[in-house]
Amino acid sequence: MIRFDQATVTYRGGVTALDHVDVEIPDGEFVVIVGLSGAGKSTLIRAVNGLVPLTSGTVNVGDRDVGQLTKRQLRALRADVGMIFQHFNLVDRTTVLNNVLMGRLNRVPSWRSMLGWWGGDEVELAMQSLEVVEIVDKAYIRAANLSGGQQQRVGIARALAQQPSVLLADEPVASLDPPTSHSVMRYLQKVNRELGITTLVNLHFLDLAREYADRIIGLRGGRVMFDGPGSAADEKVFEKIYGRSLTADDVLEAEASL
Ligand SMILES: Nc1ncnc2c1ncn2[C@@H]1O[C@H](COP(=O)(O)OP(=O)(O)OP(=O)(O)O)[C@@H](O)[C@H]1O
Repeated sequence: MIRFDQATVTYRGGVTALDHVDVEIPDGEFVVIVGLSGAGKSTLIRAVNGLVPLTSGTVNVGDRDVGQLTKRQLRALRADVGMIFQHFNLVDRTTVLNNVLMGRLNRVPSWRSMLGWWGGDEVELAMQSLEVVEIVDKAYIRAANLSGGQQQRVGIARALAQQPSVLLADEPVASLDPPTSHSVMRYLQKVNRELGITTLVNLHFLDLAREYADRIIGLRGGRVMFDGPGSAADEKVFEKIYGRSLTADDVLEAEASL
């Protein structure tokens, strides 16, 4: 379970990005976080793996109080929490397989990975991760030669190779076109359902959030404005989260209605 208890983050310069947030996320849940730009979505998910320290309050991942961990314990936590990024963050000049193996860096001795001595088990695990996102056939292709959607699937496979118990995805479809965005969301959902990995996704588009989330958390000015099932998040709820009426920019399909 992930638990935020009165979690507050005030950045240097005085912006309060999280304001006394209380949230409990049980194991295995698929949670989508929505809110306007600057609402605190990235701050919330980055607090889970200690990338952003809290100013006050606590965040716990299982029995670990993230703010109290030693450097070594923080490394162990980050090995257990996979991340997926908007811009994929792959190494373009190397193969898909090598990119996925990088997900193992926290799990194998560093001298071995530096020499590129990956054991058969590691390669097998990386291949299995590529299989989950149905892209094994690209294993020996340079990452630069893949489309955006394929690169994001490799990003998911790299996170899976960590064998995480939690996945954090920070705007994973913001650089993709609508059909590809749906495809990536479906893979994230598959990973959550089939492997039982607790998944937190930041999304800009409300129709995507409703379609894929078990639960939506709506942030505004660092505060939780809504926390409930995707099906309960109607237009009125979104207006409360956004503080204004919806526009075409808030949905993936311009013509889609909520
Ligand atoms: N390192 C930082 N230093 C100072 N202020 C920051 C920092 N990171 C974020 N902020 C501010 O904190 C607030 C919340 O930012 P955050 O990135 O969490 O929001 P967000 O909802 O993810 O927005 P976006 O969708 O634009 O990424 C914003 O006002 C932002 O400018």
